[in-house]
Amino acid sequence: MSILKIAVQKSGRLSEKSLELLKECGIKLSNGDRKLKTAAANFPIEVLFLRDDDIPQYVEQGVAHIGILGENEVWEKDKNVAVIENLGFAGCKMSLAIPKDEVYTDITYFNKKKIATSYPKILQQFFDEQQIEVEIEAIGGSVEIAPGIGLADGIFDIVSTGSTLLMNGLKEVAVVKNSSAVLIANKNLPEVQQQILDKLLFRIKSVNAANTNKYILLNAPNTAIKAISDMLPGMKSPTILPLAETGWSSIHSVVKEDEFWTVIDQLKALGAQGILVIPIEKMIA
Ligand SMILES: Nc1ncnc2c1ncn2[C@@H]1O[C@H](COP(=O)(O)OP(=O)(O)OP(=O)(O)O)[C@@H](O)[C@H]1O
Ligand SMILES: O=P(O)(O)OC[C@H]1O[C@H](OP(=O)(O)OP(=O)(O)O)[C@H](O)[C@@H]1O
Ligand SMILES: [Mg+2]
Repeated sequence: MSILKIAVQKSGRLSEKSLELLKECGIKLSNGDRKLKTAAANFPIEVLFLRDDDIPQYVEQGVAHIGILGENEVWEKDKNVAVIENLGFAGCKMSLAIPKDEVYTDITYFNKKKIATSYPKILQQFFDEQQIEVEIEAIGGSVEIAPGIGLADGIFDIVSTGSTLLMNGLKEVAVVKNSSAVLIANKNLPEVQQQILDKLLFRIKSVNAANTNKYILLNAPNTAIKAISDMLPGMKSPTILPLAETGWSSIHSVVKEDEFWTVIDQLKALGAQGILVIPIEKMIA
């Protein structure tokens, strides 16, 4: 069958963003309530709604051709799948934490300590590399409660804002890995599915580029055009249009969102005025 099957999380932290990404890629899905499988109306894709833990296994077996999940689950499940794109959402840390009143020295603090986690494989690998012996207590969830009920000395879990740690009287002492949502694929995709995936990937990259870049317009004295163009190279080169007022031009370009605030001060110092920053809908190089 010439359809690409994509596994996404049924409900949880990744579900909404995963479906939003497909929507931004122009893929129309019928919102069949509680259906665990749905086909798109305008793209040869079928979405399977699964527990995120099961996605690596299904993709390895080829039951789903591709899947969206946190890279943390990919590492933990350690299946034979290819990570093909970083999707840039659900960013989080995987950290070690201990009761807040404990004195932490360095990673050797954990020597012979008992650590509760839902990620025993990642944790064991980390401490093996450190050549530190620990006892790992694998639990399914609510990990942060473990030290408080005498189950473990410390924990290893996902941290984002840190508020769950705080609420449970814990402090983060070491970041082991940084994770975010990724697209994974079966390593032996049939030719037809590979072609559909290439089309989807092209759209995903355009959406992600648009989300991480902004369109910038500004007015500048002609004497500053060279310096500003060097700072804002854009996709090929900036557009420069003369203003009605002599000696001035309008410069249009693209700027990376995370560089924007650094660049803006430099632009102002070069005499730029009337700076407008506009979201980009799609970006195709
Ligand atoms: N606080 C957070 N901030 C950002 N990303 C997070 C956070 N917590 C989890 N994630 C990411 O979202 C993924 C899914 O988290 P969620 O809590 O929904 O998983 P789950 O409880 O294992 O769900 P499931 O029922 O599908 O097994 C995690 O594997 C991680 O990649
Ligand atoms: O640092 P924070 O912003 O507080 O986020 C961290 C918490 O988020 C996740 O749990 P989630 O809320 O998804 O609940 P779950 O354990 O039921 O999956 C994770 O397991 C942590 O407990
Ligand atoms: Mg899960």
